[in-house]
Amino acid sequence: MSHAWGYGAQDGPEKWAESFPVANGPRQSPIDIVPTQAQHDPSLKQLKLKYDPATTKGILNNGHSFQVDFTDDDSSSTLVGGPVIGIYRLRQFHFHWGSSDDKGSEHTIAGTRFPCELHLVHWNTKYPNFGEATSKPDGLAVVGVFLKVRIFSKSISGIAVIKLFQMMDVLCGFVYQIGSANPRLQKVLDALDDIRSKGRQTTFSNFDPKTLLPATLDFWTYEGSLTTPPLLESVTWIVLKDPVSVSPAQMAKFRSLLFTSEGEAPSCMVDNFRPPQPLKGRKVRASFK
Ligand SMILES: NS(=O)(=O)c1ccc(C(=O)N2CCCN(Cc3ccccc3)CC2)cc1
Ligand SMILES: [Zn+2]
Repeated sequence: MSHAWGYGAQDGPEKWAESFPVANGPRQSPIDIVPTQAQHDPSLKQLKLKYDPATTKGILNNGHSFQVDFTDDDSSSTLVGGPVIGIYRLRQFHFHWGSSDDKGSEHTIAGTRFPCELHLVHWNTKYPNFGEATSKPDGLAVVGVFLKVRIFSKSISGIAVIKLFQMMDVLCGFVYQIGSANPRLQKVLDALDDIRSKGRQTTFSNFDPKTLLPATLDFWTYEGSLTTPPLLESVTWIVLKDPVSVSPAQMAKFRSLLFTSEGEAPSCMVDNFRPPQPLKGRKVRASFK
């Protein structure tokens, strides 16, 4: 297989080891996080994320996901603290998602899969640039955030309604599902109309990724890798415990993207996630009790 890789039967995660042997390495990602087996580490520092919206550079469909890129020629947008030493600069964020709400995340929690997972990619400023950092064992720090579809089943089969329908000799209750759209996500999703195909990019500015994060930054952390080729074992993973919400309609927006370029037979961008990989003796630490 040339270095062309994807998520299909012919070029997907089960085939990546043919071109990227590190796929079978000792610190591959993602993993299944088992909370009862994670060890609380009181020496972990508070995670400090400082993002300047002015560093937002643009939004791109890269054929595997879409990413929002940030200028990283100074330390305006950084991650410090948590499990890392030093200053890591924000490079980009992107997502992984499923074709249905029962899958899509890369990390799982005791086997539970989420419909989507956000990755905020940062690189260690002890190295000259992102490309250099991607090949170093402490080169990258990626914050993972689960997105969870929250459905409110609003039953209006209250007593009053039952009485009413009984009176009308018709008893029923409407259960309708409204998903709680995440307004902070909407600006990103609204830009997807302009980058439907692989290679498309468009302007995207003044966005604060902090608005995509949950209220508390409790996290699990472990030493891992990029979850896409070249699968380099250079990532300190910081996976947040609390998910953020996404609506069914917003999930449909993710699924409206294409893996393919204009002019190619269209292939929906869905199921762009790598399944959990063997832990191989690694310890997962928790920042919380
Ligand atoms: N899912 S994730 O683990 O969070 C993730 C993080 C970063 C990227 C990313 O920006 N990449 C992938 C690999 C690195 N390349 C550069 C490169 C460096 C050395 C040899 C080839 C390509 C840039 C594109 C992708 C996925
Ligand atoms: Zn990712």
